[in-house]
Amino acid sequence: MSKPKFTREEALAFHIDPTPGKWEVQATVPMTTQRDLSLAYSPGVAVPCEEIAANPEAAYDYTNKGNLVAVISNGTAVLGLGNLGALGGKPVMEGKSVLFKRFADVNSIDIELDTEDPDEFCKAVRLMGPTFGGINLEDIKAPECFIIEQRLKEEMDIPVFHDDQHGTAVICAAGLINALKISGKKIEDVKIVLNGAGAAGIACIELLKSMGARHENCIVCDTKGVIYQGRTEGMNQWKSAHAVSTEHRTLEEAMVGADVFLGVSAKGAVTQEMVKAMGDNPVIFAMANPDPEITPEEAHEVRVDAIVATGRSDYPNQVNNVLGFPYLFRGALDIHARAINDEMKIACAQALADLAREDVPDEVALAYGKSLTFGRDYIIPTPFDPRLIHRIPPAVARAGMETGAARRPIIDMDGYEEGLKSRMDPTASILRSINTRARAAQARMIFAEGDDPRVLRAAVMYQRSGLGKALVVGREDDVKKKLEDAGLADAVRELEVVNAKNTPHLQAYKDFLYDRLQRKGFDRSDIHRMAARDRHVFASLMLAHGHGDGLITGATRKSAHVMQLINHVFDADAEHGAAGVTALLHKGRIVLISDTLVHEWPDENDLANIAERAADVAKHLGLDPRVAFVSFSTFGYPVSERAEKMHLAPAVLDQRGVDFEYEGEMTVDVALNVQAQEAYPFQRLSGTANILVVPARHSASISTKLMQEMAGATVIGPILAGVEKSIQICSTNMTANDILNMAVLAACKVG
Ligand SMILES: NC(=O)C1=CN([C@@H]2O[C@H](COP(=O)(O)OP(=O)(O)OC[C@H]3O[C@@H](n4cnc5c(N)ncnc54)[C@H](OP(=O)(O)O)[C@@H]3O)[C@@H](O)[C@H]2O)C=CC1
Ligand SMILES: CC(=O)C(=O)O
Ligand SMILES: [Mg+2]
Repeated sequence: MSKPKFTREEALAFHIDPTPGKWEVQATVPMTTQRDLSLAYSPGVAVPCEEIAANPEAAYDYTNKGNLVAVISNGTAVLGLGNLGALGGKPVMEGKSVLFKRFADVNSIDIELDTEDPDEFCKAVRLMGPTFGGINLEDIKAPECFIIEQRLKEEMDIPVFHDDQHGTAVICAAGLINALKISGKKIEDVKIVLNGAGAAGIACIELLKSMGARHENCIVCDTKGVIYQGRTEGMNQWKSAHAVSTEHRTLEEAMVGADVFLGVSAKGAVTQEMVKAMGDNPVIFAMANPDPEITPEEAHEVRVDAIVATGRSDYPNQVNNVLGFPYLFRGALDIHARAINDEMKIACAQALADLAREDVPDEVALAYGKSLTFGRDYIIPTPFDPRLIHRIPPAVARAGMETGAARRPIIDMDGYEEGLKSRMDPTASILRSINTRARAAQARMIFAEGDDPRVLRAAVMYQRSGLGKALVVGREDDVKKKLEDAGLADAVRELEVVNAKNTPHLQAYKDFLYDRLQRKGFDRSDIHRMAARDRHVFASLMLAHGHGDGLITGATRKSAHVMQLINHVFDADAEHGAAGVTALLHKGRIVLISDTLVHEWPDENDLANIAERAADVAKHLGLDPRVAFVSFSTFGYPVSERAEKMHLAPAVLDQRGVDFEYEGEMTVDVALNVQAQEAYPFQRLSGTANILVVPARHSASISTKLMQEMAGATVIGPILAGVEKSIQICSTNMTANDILNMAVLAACKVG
């Protein structure tokens, strides 16, 4: 599996752009008018305040408490990096908050408490209890974490959950259920060695013992070696509970003949010799972050029969609490739980293990760019599996309801599962799937404008992200200097710089161009000038000759000008059915607008072509196309000469017999709003439109730019569709990241 390569600089840049940190707060109610103000704030706000004071349960209805979780840490055990202090751990806690939102639509806020004193810590958390629907404790070192969690659970009436203990234990249990199925062993029989007797370790071993692992079969180690009966050094009551009577004193001795190794300790704690000494089909969960106790490569080198998991996302089998805490809290919040109890945790582990044994749907395989089948390299679902959100929380909620943890049980479980499906932002999975397909394609991408630092940065990112090879058109010395100025001196040797001087193909390019243009008023010297000196033409010629798989250009010149140059080499024009499609991503919706690039004033036949091109793009993005021909009139009213072509375009598609939904003409609100559609019961769209075919280039430009500027929509494109080769035209205001996105689209041939 390819590893993401990123530099420290890139990791820092990720945390700075577009604004420092990883999340922000947004309002869910309008705050525009005097009336809004008097309802949201004084005097209107008094009403819910009084309701809640009289009935605290009403807080779940009138405030965001019911979907708000605090991620709280003091930074004393930040991943496996040690005690970095409260502030030092903030990026991890912000990250956990973002994961809550991304994977389970739980609103979350990180809180870093500057204290190592459990009393102070508990007091602070307890006092802020009314704000939240749940408390996720994170990266607090043992043994203080045990005291803190226990006390807060007793004192608070909302779920308090130490993720490093129970989140890890749940995922470890899920993985182990399946790993043992593969190795053909039973939990009651296996010899387990646990390295790390802190938060994660103690919780893992306790959960496994409650699931049948035998005390005498489990050896626990820490920095002082084996925890044996009678040991006094570095002990505490939580470790003592797992001390066994044994002659072994070191991890090395304990590993001889072991069936299972669980590591929640530190980087490199396990050697190949230790792995060699384990029993047959050994299970190795090296879960320390960010670097495991032993890497899968090292383990497999000495034991091909090993089933290996790590906590990282760049190896198969990611045993990481990210698979647990979002869904455990989702289920707990949805029943207004008082606590997350053991039954809920075990239900979560079982549901995860079951899911990994099911057939993986195509969409997941597509998103990962490979088939996933239950086995040594797939013992646990992948974090981006879209089934997790509607499979795990119901299992947790059901267990909570059965064990009395629910304040408000869910009556309609089927409805709940359906609601969970629609809860997630579909745009995220679309973007992810495009990325994975691009990675699988390994396209050689031609970046035509190698004199632009943003383009160079995008080219470097393209190559370093493992998407494929970046070919940069430019002068070697200029590219080198600009990379150095951009702090990317080390990328100089990585990129292939191509130009008219160093290509052996210039003559072939010129002959090709002359053939195309000789009857269009171009002579040999015009052709030489264009092929050798114009980077857009040169790059297009490279693409036309198969010296690259895709082309990215347009970041430095107006798109109309770039299109004109490209058309010397390709037939990327209206006449040949090309069209520009722009994807707008906003508030979990994705809508394509077309034509944003090629047709100036299309007639009804052109509009039908545009609809077909846009529908192709939609299918490539994994959407079922629903086209609306939009105008200022709806189904013939008000009558206007200008709207007529929009009225006629659907009839053109009727004649063509296309395989997607379309309707029109209609106003944008009818296209995008189901209620507005109800006024036209005869209309044929089965839901809101996801493709808007607009009357002309100006309306396309106005609507996309308005959405971008006013609503803050993410704009991808225009995607050039309907051209034989994969070409994407950037716009001049794009950032390096936007340009990279265009390259990703070009790589997976979305157009
Ligand atoms: N994959 C996942 O989902 C998760 C992974 N983890 C990882 O687990 C590790 C521990 O986290 P956590 O339990 O929260 O931390 P704690 O600080 O609570 O516990 C760390 C434990 O590891 C032991 N330890 C440290 N270094 C070694 C070593 N070289 N050999 C043997 N034992 C060692 C410590 O021993 P002693 O008691 O003697 O000091 C202590 O018992 C981290 O790397 C963390 O990233 C944690 C949570 C989730
Ligand atoms: C994953 C996690 O929570 C940790 O490594 O601490
Ligand atoms: Mg953690």
